[in-house]
Amino acid sequence: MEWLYVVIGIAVLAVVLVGGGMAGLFRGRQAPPPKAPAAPPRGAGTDVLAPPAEPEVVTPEAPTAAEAPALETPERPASRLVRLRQRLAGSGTLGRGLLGLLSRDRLDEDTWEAIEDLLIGADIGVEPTQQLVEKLRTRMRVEGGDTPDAREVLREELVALVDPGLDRSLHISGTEGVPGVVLVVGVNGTGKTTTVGKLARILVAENRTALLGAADTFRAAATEQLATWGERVGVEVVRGPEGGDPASVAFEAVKQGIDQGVDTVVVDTAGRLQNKQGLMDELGKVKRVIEKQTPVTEVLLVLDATTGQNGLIQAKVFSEVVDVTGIALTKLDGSAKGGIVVAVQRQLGVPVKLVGLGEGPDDLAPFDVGAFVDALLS
Ligand SMILES: Nc1nc2c(ncn2[C@@H]2O[C@H](COP(=O)(O)OP(=O)(O)OP(=O)(O)O)[C@@H](O)[C@H]2O)c(=O)[nH]1
Repeated sequence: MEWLYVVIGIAVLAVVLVGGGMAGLFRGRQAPPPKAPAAPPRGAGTDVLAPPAEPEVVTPEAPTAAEAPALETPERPASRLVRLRQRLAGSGTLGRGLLGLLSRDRLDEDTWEAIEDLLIGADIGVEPTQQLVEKLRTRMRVEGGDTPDAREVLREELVALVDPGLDRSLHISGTEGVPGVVLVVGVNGTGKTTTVGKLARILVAENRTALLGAADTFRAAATEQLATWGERVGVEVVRGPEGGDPASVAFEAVKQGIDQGVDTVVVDTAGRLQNKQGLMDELGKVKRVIEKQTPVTEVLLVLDATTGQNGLIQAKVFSEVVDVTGIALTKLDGSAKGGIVVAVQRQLGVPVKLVGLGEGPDDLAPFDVGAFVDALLS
């Protein structure tokens, strides 16, 4: 019997040892136990079953007032010509010279000749000079012992010559809620882009909303220049690619102007076309595409006062290509040729509406005949 107890003991021991080994084997094949979830980051939600978050869309905050570039407040146009009258100092030599000659005791032929020379030298033009001298001769004759006041006579005759009767208002308004469109044309380098920028400031000073079209795609810097002008007074600039189609930029600018409901769209153009046909094709197209949407209310021709008769001949080509309605005469500061105002109006048959009297941002003034003649005579 004893041997039976020994056999049973051995069998029980064998079962215990083999069972433990098998269990160890299965354990080795099982998936490793799941790791304990990582502790949530501090401050995060505790719902670890929540789906992963969508990528965050970061909307940049609008710049605060402190960060935004301060917009400039342009000078009201009414005060500009008075402020800038000293800039006509060069032209003042004309007024003062005439006054000195006319005030002589004896107005002999030599004196009248000197008066004529002075007027021609100031670019007034031959015909207007002869007309003015004729009138002055008649009025300065001593009648009944009264000596006419030379300054008064000269002022009246110069005002008449510059023609106060012309409509010098800028047509910057459209009809029925559609913007007015100002198309700015002229030979390159006359100050077109600068004038568009300065005009934007005049519009802002008059509490009008405006949009600029940089259709001078010929010169990349012109677009940049215009963008800077616009930024300073919060006026948007529509631009196209360098060398792109100016007409498409003009079209887009006017379209956006209509969509945004602005008061005025001002379109800058390039003036670098070598022949009249090319110029006619380009400007004609620009005007046509704008007018598919709304009429151009003002075609402003920019003319450099320092270029005299040559500039006038070039400007005439533009007036033959587009129907010019007004002239912006730039660089009248530093020019002793104020008489160009008379010549340009006579030869082109359109009034001077704006005068540029310096490189400062508000050195563009609405032209006023009385203030201009007073500046000449001061
Ligand atoms: N002194 C003076 N300078 C002016 C006046 N108007 C414009 N200018 C200057 O004339 C230069 C030419 O002006 P822009 O506006 O670039 O001329 P632009 O006609 O647009 O020239 P392009 O783009 O090359 O066709 C710039 O240096 C202006 O500052 C003015 O009334 N007086």
